[in-house]
Amino acid sequence: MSGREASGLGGCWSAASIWRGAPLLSARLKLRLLTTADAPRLAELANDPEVVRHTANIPHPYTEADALGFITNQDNRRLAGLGVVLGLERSLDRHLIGCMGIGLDGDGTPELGYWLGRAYWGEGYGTEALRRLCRHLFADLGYEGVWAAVHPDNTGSMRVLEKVGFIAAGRHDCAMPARGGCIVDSPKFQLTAQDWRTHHAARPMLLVAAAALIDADGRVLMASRPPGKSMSGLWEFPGGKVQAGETPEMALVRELAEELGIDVGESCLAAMAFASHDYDTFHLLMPLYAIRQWRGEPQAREGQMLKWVRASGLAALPMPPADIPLVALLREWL
Ligand SMILES: Nc1nc2c([nH]c(=O)n2[C@@H]2O[C@H](COP(=O)(O)OP(=O)(O)OP(=O)(O)O)[C@@H](O)[C@H]2O)c(=O)[nH]1
Repeated sequence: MSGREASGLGGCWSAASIWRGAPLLSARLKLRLLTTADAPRLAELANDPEVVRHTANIPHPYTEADALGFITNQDNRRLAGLGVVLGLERSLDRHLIGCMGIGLDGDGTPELGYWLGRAYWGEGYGTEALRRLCRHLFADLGYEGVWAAVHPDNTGSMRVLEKVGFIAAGRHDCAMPARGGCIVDSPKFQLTAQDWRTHHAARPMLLVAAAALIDADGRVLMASRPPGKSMSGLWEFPGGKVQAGETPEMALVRELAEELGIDVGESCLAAMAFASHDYDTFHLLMPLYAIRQWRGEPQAREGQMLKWVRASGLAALPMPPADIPLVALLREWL
């Protein structure tokens, strides 16, 4: 009997599922179920003619009562196995910025739908959320394909689908109950599990060495990712990519000198933990070293902000998703 059969408990063997309410984390977003507490924010975002003009079911104007009805209805559909809608929450400020979901009303192949508040267009959030959702649909839930029909004027949405690897797959007559009941002949796009696997398998592995610098008061130094970089504003451990010919230790000593202006001896690095995290465009392998001795005062040399944080304050900091499991391990060292 294998360990899996012997346990009989599911546990880590059963993939988290959006159908059961598990959230999905991407680099900058948390894709999570909506609750009735989201109704005011949802109404604020969706009560915008520019946002809803290409959607089939969102009326204009759109009120808080509409949002409450939508959230309750979607929860019932999820419990009935008909579809799941996820709110897109930005990790940096925990603001809801839009919605993305699937419906199984047709032949059982998930149909995709999404929209973003206007203030969040053009920043790659739709692509990021869609990549994360597709990975869940194929890698965790075992669907064989997913499709979407897009209003012919909605070029932004078509671009998002194409960036994630969807390809044109004919036309679809879209009923638009909230747009006067018209039927719109719309381009249809699809992505198969096989195409997604090929695409996903080609992503690079990135080796990054990172440091938990711990001071005499048991605080750890966190750095904010500078504006203009990926995941900007999130708090991370100082460090960086291991370059060709370097060991992780050499890379970290170099990075700490460049980023913080401090001098660390390789013998002062204590391997503490590692993150192995599947971002949608690369796989991150990141050893984390505890460091209690260094020369010099850390300075922000690359436009980042620095902050010494106590164990109790770490969990509240918005971090890249790869770092979240490291926080619990780090607390043992502080
Ligand atoms: N240094 C560091 N990088 C992290 C952490 N967590 C995490 O996901 N990363 C990711 O690992 C990569 C670090 O590479 P880097 O620090 O040399 O690269 P970079 O800022 O120039 O990033 P970029 O190439 O994404 O703009 C980034 O993609 C970053 O998002 C962390 O705690 N520390």
